[in-house]
Amino acid sequence: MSLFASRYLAEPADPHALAVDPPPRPASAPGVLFINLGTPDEPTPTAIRRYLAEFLSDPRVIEIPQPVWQVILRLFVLPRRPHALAPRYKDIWWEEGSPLLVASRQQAEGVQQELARRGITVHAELGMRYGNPSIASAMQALRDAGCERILVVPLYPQYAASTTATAVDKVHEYTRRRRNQPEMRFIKRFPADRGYIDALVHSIQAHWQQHGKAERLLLSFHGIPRVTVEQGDPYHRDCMETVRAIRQALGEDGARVHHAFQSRFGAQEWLQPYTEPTLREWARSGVRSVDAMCPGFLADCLETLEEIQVECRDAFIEEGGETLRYIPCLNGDPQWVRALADIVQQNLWHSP
Ligand SMILES: C=CC1=C(C)c2cc3[nH]c(cc4nc(cc5[nH]c(cc1n2)c(C)c5CCC(=O)O)C(CCC(=O)O)=C4C)c(C)c3C=C
Ligand SMILES: [Fe+2]
Ligand SMILES: [Fe+2]
Repeated sequence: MSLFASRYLAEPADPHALAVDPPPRPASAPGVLFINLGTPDEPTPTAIRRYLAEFLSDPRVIEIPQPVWQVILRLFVLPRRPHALAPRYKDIWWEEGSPLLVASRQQAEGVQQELARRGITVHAELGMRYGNPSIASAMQALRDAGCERILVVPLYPQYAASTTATAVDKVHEYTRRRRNQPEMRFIKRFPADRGYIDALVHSIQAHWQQHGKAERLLLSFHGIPRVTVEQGDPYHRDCMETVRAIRQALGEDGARVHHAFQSRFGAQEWLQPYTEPTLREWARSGVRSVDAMCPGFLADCLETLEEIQVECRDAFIEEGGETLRYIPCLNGDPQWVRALADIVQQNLWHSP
């Protein structure tokens, strides 16, 4: 390595870089970078430990001072949690891999194909905030494809610092190392987007047609620590916008809609009401049937297929409830893929 090796990443060679009268630049398709949270490579303790170590070392996710938290993480969390999670991940694993990865990929590929049908060429890539494929590898693929403009689409309808902001930070970490930076746009949130809400409502109605309507429809969102909302995270407000939009779109059946927050982690207070205690209380007070959906997750994952479909259902039945039917995430739903393509199209550059 030369003493003067560049601290910046190598750029694709431009044969006309020094030409006095260069030919016009070749047209380049915009890049679209879809980002989701990430998931272990395999449902094994080793792969889960690697994933959790990266995820839970993110100061956007755990805001306890790092020196203290790293001791707790390495002494108490990482030696135990991966073993407890491995059988649960095995239970939800699809033949093609982790549901979160498989469904996110279907969305990224589906949008590229849908836009192609509309005569719009884009280069879509998927990057995961933690694990693989990494955001850096996806950004590199967009660089290698010659994308001069990149639209970043975090696959979170509701903004949270622990999901959206950390994804944006990671993209900047990559572009900071580039000499020839692309032009960038970022989608921040879309909690009440018409196409998103219509796709959710269509899936609720299809479920009701097949199984009938339960007494209540529970919309369960991933929680975050309450203090982070008090400090300015707009996540709760975004979740409530989604709840209101679904309720309105359901008309009379909107009266069945309730919301709660799941997946509490650690000892702090999180957003309330909590999903599992809510279901237990409903069962004890005589509610017999519930439909449950997780509108904040665009792809099924451990938090939906295990926590809601299995654990929360068991808790509801244990307390005397009769049926809890889980309505799957939008995943590769063609109506949703078209709606996501609309979101992308509306945010693309209009001039070449
Ligand atoms: C959809 C939005 C999500 C928010 C907001 C969120 C915040 C958040 N999560 C944790 C801790 C964990 N989350 C875990 C899994 C997980 N979380 C999301 C999404 C959001 N998290 C998804 C899609 C997944 C599933 C990944 C999969 O592989 O299927 C986990 C790992 C599982 C476990 O150990 O229980 C943890 C831990 C915190 C602390 C947090 C906000 C501060
Ligand atoms: Fe989470
Ligand atoms: Fe969880």
